[in-house]
Amino acid sequence: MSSAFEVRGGKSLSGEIIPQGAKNEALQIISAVLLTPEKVTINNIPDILDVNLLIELLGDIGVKVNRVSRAVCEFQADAIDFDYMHTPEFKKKSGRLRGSVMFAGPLLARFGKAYIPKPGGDKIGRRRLDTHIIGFQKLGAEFVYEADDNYFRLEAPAGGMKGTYMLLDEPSVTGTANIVMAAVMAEGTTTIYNAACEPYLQQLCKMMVRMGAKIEGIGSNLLTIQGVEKLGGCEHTMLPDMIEIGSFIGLAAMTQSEITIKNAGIQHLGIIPEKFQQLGIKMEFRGDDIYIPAQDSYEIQTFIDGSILTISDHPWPGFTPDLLSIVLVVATQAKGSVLIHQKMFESRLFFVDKLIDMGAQIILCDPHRAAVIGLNRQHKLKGITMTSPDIRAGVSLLIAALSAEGKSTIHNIDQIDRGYQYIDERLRALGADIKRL
Ligand SMILES: CC(=O)N[C@H]1[C@@H](OP(=O)(O)OP(=O)(O)OC[C@H]2O[C@@H](n3ccc(=O)[nH]c3=O)[C@H](O)[C@@H]2O)O[C@H](CO)[C@@H](O)[C@@H]1O
Ligand SMILES: C=C(OP(=O)(O)O)C(=O)O
Repeated sequence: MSSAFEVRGGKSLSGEIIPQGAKNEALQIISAVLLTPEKVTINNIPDILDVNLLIELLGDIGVKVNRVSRAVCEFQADAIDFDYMHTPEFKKKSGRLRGSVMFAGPLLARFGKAYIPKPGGDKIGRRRLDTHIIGFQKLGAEFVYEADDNYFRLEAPAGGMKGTYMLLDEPSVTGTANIVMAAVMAEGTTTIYNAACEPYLQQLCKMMVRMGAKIEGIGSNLLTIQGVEKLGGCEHTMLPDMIEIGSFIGLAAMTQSEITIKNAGIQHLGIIPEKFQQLGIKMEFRGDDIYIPAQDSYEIQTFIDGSILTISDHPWPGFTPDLLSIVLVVATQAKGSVLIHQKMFESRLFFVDKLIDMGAQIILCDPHRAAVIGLNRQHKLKGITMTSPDIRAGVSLLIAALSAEGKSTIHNIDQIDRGYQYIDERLRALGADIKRL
């Protein structure tokens, strides 16, 4: 696997791009195949490192996997090898991504036991699992935490888990997915308040309803689940990846490119287009496509009273933290100023150092807040050599490099490949000068 991109920036791009299936949805949906011994067919699977690794892990624990094509896969979880889950190989492999944590809910529901090795994913600050574990406990499960290797063992009570009321301490995305999957086969009624309700979760709940689950309140922060005895097979198609779509909107603006994002699933994007419009980026919705014209300049709006705009993250239907790094990089060439406030994660803004090296005007106020003073294209960013610290910072640096004068080299691009399918090929198709080293 190669580990760097070489980019010669400053070129405008043009053309059409089709978003991949959603990564974070895929991680939930692929975990949910463990809920039934019957066949589950999944379409629009993104061909990316994290998802491929999760599919491989399912195969390792005994699930029958038939990859019909890169985008379609059939699963049948009729036998599970629990012993394998204690092996160092399993612990190591599942520690390479975040999604593996979501095997626990369905395994607890169906088999009454589960193990969670320390999950991987981006190193963007503390990422605790308390919400997951407390939710399982409320359903009656007991857990042992082995601090030495950060490993949770979970066990359902004799007679199985029982539905209950719970108020989550925060609307954790993977936590809610895990708890809902654990509750669909618990006895009686489970009510989850302060549930996360991202489109990923709405899709997961709808899939489980097709499998026979009884879930009300989908799309809200109050889910009511009537336990059923078992779930059956189904077919599921992933939505377009809203984070990729936001990344492409940012890319178009920053590189003065005319881009059409095809089949964007606009009704599922929530507040995302509006946040980019607040940066002054023009876009048109044409059917389900988003057309972004080439723009010489885009001007950041102020609040109604004239004060400086703040863009911050918030659980859905607020603005996703996964697009703040993109908004930040796009703001560096806008006209005007904006305060970026990353509330959820503690170490997601440190990559601004590299943008400052490239010539951007940013003041990192503290680990959560960065003030960006847009250059309005008066000064171009300059290409440099840099390393991608996490998936979204990686793509932000890639966007910066594509807009910059001269050559940039981005190392550690596994971070980008984790979540963006064939990104170099797809960017080359739009006219970008990008090479995988
Ligand atoms: C595989 C996957 O789906 N990953 C996503 C998932 O991660 P993940 O499910 O791991 O993230 P969580 O929703 O659990 O929370 C992320 C962080 O935000 C903090 N927090 C969360 C909620 C809140 O109201 N306040 C708050 O401060 C948590 O303490 C935690 O540190 O959701 C994150 C938040 O949208 C996204 O960045 C990740 O891309
Ligand atoms: C933080 C992210 O991913 P993960 O939770 O898999 O680290 C992300 O998708 O932006």
